[in-house]
Amino acid sequence: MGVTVTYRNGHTALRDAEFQIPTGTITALVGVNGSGKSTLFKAIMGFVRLAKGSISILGRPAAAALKGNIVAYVPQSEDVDWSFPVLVEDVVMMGRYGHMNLLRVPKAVDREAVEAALHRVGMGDFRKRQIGELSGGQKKRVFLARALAQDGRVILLDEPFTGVDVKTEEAIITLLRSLRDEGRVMLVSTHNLGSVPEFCDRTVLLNRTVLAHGPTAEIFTQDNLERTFGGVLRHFVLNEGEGGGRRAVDVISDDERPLVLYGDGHAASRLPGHDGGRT
Ligand SMILES: Nc1ncnc2c1ncn2[C@@H]1O[C@H](COP(=O)(O)OP(=O)(O)OP(=O)(O)O)[C@@H](O)[C@H]1O
Repeated sequence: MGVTVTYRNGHTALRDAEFQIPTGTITALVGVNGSGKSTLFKAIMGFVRLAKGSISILGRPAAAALKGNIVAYVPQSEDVDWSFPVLVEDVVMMGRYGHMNLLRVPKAVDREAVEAALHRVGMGDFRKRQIGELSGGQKKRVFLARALAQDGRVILLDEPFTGVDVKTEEAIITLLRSLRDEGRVMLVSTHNLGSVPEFCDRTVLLNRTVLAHGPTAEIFTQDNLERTFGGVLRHFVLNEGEGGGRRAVDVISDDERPLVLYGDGHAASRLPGHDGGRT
């Protein structure tokens, strides 16, 4: 049985949502605003009650996995109180809390983990800055560092690319790939459709339930995306190339980073003629 979440106001944000993710993979969670992506993360983290169903993480019930500190969560920026006066290094140290005793006195191993995590995301020089004084992309990187310091086997990222520039996005993707190579599992919600085939092995399409899930190459089809987004996606057709060598490509876009579909309906992450794939 899948997972159902009903909020206190009676709104059922997820109904019978069900999917599995293999270890050592990155899975995209894709859906329109309000389709239940954040609710799904909150359900996995135990922040909202399940009306029905259950969640299992690496073979353990979610509550046991969370207690075992194996799940790291990078929330959406909107869910964080940035006015809270706390230093960058303290935010990253929070990732170590689950490894400490009740008094939460950091040991050398905790300080080393924080240092390594800050360096891995390129934020070593910002450790003494107030978190509220950072740019959007820098804040994201600090929260990624918190997840790295936690050393979670499963990492949930709620819209890590929103409001970040192309360079930071690429840096985050590179980091996620290296975490995948270490055998970790990642679930990433994103509106950047164009980058999904580039780095996500698998995709879950959501609209208040799971519409489709599986390898991105199979799931990311025009039919499935249209079913997921309905009329919300901008959809236009380009002609590629000059003279006789013209080839029609469909471009469907949920945001600034479009997804390109060739005539046979398969996805390509790069827009033809635009090396970086961004328009
Ligand atoms: N605390 C809450 N109480 C009642 N309804 C809520 C609550 N949080 C979210 N919802 C509703 O549940 C639905 C799913 O919201 P959710 O935040 O999970 O969507 P999302 O897919 O993450 O959207 P976005 O892409 O905008 O971040 C929405 O209709 C939302 O209004």
